[in-house]
Amino acid sequence: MKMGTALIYDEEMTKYKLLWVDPVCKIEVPERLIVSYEALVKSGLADRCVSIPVREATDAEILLAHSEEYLEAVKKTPFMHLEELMTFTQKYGDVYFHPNIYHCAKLAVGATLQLVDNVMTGKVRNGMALVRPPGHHSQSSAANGFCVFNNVAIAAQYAKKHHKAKRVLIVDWDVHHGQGVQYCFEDDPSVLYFSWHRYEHQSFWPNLKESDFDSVGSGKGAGFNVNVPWNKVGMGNSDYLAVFFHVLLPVAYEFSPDLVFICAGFDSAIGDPEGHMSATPDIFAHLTHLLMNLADGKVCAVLEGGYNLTSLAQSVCQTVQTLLGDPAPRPAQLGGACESALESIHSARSIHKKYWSCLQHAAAPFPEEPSSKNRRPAQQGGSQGPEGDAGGDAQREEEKVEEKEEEEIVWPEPLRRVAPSLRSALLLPDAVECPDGCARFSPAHGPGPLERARLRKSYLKESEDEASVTLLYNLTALLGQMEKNEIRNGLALVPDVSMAATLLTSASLSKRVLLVWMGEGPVPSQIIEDEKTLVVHINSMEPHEAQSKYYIPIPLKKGCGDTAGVMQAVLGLLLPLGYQYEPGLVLLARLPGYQVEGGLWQQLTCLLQGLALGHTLVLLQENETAPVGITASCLLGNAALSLGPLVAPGPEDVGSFERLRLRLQTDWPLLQTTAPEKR
Ligand SMILES: NCCCNCCCCCS
Ligand SMILES: [Zn+2]
Repeated sequence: MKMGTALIYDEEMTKYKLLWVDPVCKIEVPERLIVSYEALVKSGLADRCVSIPVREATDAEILLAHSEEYLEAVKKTPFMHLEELMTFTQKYGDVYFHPNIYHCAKLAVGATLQLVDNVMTGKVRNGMALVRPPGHHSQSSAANGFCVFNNVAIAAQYAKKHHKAKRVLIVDWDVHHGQGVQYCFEDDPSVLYFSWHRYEHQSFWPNLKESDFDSVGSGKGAGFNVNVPWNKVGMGNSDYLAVFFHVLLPVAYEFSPDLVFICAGFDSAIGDPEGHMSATPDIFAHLTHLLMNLADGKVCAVLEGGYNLTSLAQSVCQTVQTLLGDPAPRPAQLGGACESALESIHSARSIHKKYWSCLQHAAAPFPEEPSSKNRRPAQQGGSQGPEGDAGGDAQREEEKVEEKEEEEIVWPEPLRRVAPSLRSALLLPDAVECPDGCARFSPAHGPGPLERARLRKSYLKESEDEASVTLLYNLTALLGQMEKNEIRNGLALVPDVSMAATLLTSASLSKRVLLVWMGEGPVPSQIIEDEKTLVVHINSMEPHEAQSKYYIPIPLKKGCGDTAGVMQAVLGLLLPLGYQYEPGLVLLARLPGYQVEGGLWQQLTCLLQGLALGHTLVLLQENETAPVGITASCLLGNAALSLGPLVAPGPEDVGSFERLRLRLQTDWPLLQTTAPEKR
């Protein structure tokens, strides 16, 4: 599987700036690129990337998304003097021209196309283009919002035309609506455009009705435009993750793109003068991670906005570090989405219910009460945990800050994300070959007699041979090295998965262990009773025992082999639970006889690595060596195989999901998808 992350940047794109007074445009400065690139160099990340040179886009490439008259008009700007540039600029909104901006705009497009070429031909797995001017606001015949040519829209057309891409996903996490991209693919079912954006009931720029959640695309493109408007400022990490888990990811997996673009604007990060949001830079590490198992990992991140030079640089580094495969950071205390975000999530899910089978259980669209549109939702109570108050507290905070105006918003610098020297250690019987890239685990020293006796007494029947004792000891040794961050993740082939899981959950030093139990066998009661272990059990059995807060069986009629069902469970239940629980260790136990298609097992193994700093320990049944290779590939950081378009999950499963979600969301608010009063 291809590895390698491309970084495309050229300082030529810093060589244009605002030449007159314009309070709207003054934030779009060359320093945006300079501080971002310097941060990548200083952190050592730039050196770990494959540096790809930029090039100028050709006319033909620019015409993939722009009219000839617009291109011809822009071509004249290098020869204009100041007054002519100002007059030319007046024709468009919230943008400025400069004698060198046409050159830079061609380089920004060319850089993006270079990224696409290298990803689509497999020279690298993914990458980032650090470009300006940005692109997502520019339209066929108009510059807008600091944008001249629509870098990502052109690149998506280019990927379809020159690389035979069939389905392209564009995730626009910039805080502004990329209306230019929406217009370009309005009726195109081969390009799924997702955007969240500050909206405030159309009172925020660009103040468009078509930025609301009910713009779903038109004609054959209906359903392939997903807008999530933020109707309040102060949205935080929980709000962003909730939108990914409950809106974007289910639809993206059903769509199954063969290429993913990120309109990577970082004005959605805390401290930004435009966004006024509260999400911290490390959240972009998780958002990137959650997209990296789509399209066999082919992800092209392209810089859009981002106007706070500190959070911009930090967020760019968080994104690139994840593209490089480094362990995800520990997410800040997550609560549930705030009430306003839940309303937006609910609106987007219900309007798209008829286009996406993964949303079929979303509640029906509410009849439009005339007042509801401009009714500002009441400040929600403090019921949703610290982050869950984002809309409330931050809103109040926001007003306070606005009064003081000058108060500088500060946030903690993201923690260093240290990759252990050894990535994947496998505990395998000697007869089983160790896949390339992994290390066969052997402990520094064997168990002493006391250790043997203790293990035998606690976990083995007298009859068990010495080999079993050694295996148990080696398991605890492997766990120990993981929890000391000397090893990132591991896999063990064991004679008895239940016993191994029991040993590991009790031996773990982590305050919280997430155990994902895949298959039909019962979870040992000792584990269920263990308060520090959250067990999520995906199986085909009917929900029988009364679930505790820490034992969550997810029944699938067709069992664990049901790709659509399992992905629904993973995206809409397991991951929100896992992120909220914030475990120090993730155990993934595959029970004997668990028949599952390789890609699905890989998706699970990869997605779970976003938790617990990547400390994932996979337990497989000794005599089932088939999954060793595909599991090891994912533990090494390769992307999971694409699943292909997903079919609808079984209707009976959908019902039990919703009942489960409704029952659990009081304890686990990140499971919420609708605002309280609407339940
Ligand atoms: N009152 C007008 C504000 C216009 N702000 C334009 C922001 C463009 C961001 C591009 S990512
Ligand atoms: Zn923006």
